[in-house]
Amino acid sequence: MRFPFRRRPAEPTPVPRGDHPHDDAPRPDDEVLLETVGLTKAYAGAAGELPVLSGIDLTVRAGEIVAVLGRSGSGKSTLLRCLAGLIPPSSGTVRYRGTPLTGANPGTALVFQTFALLPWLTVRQNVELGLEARGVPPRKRARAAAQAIDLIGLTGFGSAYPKELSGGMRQRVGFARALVVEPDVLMMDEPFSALDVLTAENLRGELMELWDSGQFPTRAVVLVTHNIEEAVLMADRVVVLGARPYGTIRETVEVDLERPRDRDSAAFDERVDRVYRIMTGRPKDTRAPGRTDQPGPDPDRRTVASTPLPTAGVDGLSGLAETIAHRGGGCDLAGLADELGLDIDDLLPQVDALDLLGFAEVHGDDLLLTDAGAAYTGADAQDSRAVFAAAALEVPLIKLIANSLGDRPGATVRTGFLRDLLGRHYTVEQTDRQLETATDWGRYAGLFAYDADRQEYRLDAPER
Ligand SMILES: Nc1ncnc2c1ncn2[C@@H]1O[C@H](COP(=O)(O)OP(=O)(O)OP(=O)(O)O)[C@@H](O)[C@H]1O
Repeated sequence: MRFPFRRRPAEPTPVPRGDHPHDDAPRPDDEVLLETVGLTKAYAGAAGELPVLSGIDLTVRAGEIVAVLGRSGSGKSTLLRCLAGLIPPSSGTVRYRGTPLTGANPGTALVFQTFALLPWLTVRQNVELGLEARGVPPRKRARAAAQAIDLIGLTGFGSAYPKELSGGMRQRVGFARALVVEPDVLMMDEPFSALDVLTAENLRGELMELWDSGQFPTRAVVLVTHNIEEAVLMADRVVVLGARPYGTIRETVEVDLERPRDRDSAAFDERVDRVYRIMTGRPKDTRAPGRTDQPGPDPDRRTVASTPLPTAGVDGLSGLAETIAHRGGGCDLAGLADELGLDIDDLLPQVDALDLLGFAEVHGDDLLLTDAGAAYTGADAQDSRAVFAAAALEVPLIKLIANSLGDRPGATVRTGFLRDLLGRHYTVEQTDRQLETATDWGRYAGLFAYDADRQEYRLDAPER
């Protein structure tokens, strides 16, 4: 079956920045469309409000694509929902064309990761939905929907139902439905991450062609993603959110490369590496103890609040440690992710885990095994568990559980106690994930056992 995809030119002609088709439109830095000032957002946690975003000052101007990049849980979607006016900030302001939002933002439309189509409506009806909600009369609606359907490569599919379409075609409907209202700012929340690699690549390429040719019926785009290459490929600016202790703008990287961008160029690689470095950099108080090469990491300052456990099981972190050991004790992070075909979200929790345990360190773009990491990977099964146990006992949450149990047979620590404690600093979901990791690490290290029925940690394995 042949889909009516627009063909990409065989030899794309680079568009020098000064001659960009968008130069006809207001140029970046001319017209501010969206603006947040001191935006903070908190959600209810077990022990009161927990900040997820703090002090976000962000400006989106006409003519630009802004990527918001960050690890899972850093608050990217929350920021997008605040910009779209779907949720109110806890404090600070969101403005659209200078006016503070009091409800849904009239200048934005959203494309979601999971296409969110209504299965009982045809493609055309799904696309018309947004216009219907805005009170556009039927004839005008039909005309606009037909145009959006053509623009996005869905010609001939107007009367199809979503279930007849592939994932890629469904997401085209998602785009058509958002673009049909010609929003000032198109907001995309990981729009390609539910698609297979080739489909995502194709759709991304077509959208960028439309943008570069000036046919894209929006004036700016905000793209939420955790894919660094995608951000560097598409965006004029990459805003990197840090997640500790809550989402703040860690750094913004300008991507001043000609379009269409050449992924194989040294300049592209340089931007990707720079963003990798920002993503893998960490606040000093979360580093492993015992470091002498860098100032700051005072082991006494590591607390449960400042040292969240990453979502990384022993199998994964050991696998990464072995992989570095096989490469001579060090490897380039970006290259490794590429080689293993991993997304940043797949790799970084394991990197964090090795760092937290003192088994590896990030230096610039490189991940290097420490002496403790080499001892861990080099030892036999029994000894490596002992090395792991010693390192894990330096991690505050593990230490807390182990110390609470002491060496008294029959002693228990209830997860409720830990949930209360963690709930003062983390959301319920973050707390759950940390307890899962603590259980995995503690069990492997032989430090404690976990009784899931009673929801308690104990020194010995539960009796059945
Ligand atoms: N409605 C909510 N109520 C309580 N907590 C929430 C709510 N929505 C999100 N959170 C929490 O806020 C944090 C940030 O979530 P958000 O979805 O904004 O992050 P994200 O960076 O988009 O993550 P991901 O990449 O995994 O989608 C997470 O810890 C999440 O559990």
